[in-house]
Amino acid sequence: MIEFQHVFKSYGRGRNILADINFRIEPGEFVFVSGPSGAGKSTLLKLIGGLEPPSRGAILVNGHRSDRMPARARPYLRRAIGVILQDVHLLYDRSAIQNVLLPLAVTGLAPAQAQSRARAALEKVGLSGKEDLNPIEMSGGEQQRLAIARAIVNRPSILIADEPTASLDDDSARRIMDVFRDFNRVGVTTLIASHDLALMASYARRTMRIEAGRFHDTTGAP
Ligand SMILES: Nc1ncnc2c1ncn2[C@@H]1O[C@H](COP(=O)(O)OP(=O)(O)OP(=O)(O)O)[C@@H](O)[C@H]1O
Repeated sequence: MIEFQHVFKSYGRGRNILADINFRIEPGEFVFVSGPSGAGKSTLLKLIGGLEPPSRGAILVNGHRSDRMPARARPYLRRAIGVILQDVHLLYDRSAIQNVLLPLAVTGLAPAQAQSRARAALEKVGLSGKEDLNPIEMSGGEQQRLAIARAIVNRPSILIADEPTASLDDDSARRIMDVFRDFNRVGVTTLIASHDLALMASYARRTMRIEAGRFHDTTGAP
């Protein structure tokens, strides 16, 4: 569950990028965040992922106030939400599986368990057999899938992705979207920001559109 209550966001003393945003996303929804460049889509996802604080208002994730979470509760938020940013931030001096193992380092899992979780995450995104490749040796679509594997290895209940299909050809973009759809089918709440209206229309049932400071929430929610 994700809930925004009268959320405002500006950077520094700048204008409000988001003003008085209110919505609630139920577990298991698939939501598409759309809007022109610079409208605030990435900002919205960063607020949900706890990567940016709101300037005003309340943000609840699974019933917890994420904007007021004490430092000791932050790991809870990190595990609850898998975040895939526009720049995938992979480490190019490590293998694919080492990239996926990173988020598990703080969980205290035994090394053998961590390995098997990481392998399972790579399998889910169709990268079995590529564990030992360096990300640099992978295609753009494979790197996106690797970033998804790293985001899901902690078994989050919410996945948020910023333009995950940008710069991919149609086939690779569909393959990425199918990965998200499969997670969504097993109950993972999924939010994707994208410019690609046609692609999103065939996956998402609910669209949040941000345009010229206005917020439109079109719910065809399940
Ligand atoms: N860290 C920051 N500091 C100052 N301004 C920022 C920061 N991040 C974003 N902005 C500004 O906030 C506005 C919204 O940016 P945001 O990245 O959320 O838009 P977007 O809809 O995701 O755009 P795009 O589709 O181009 O990625 C822009 O005017 C941007 O310049």
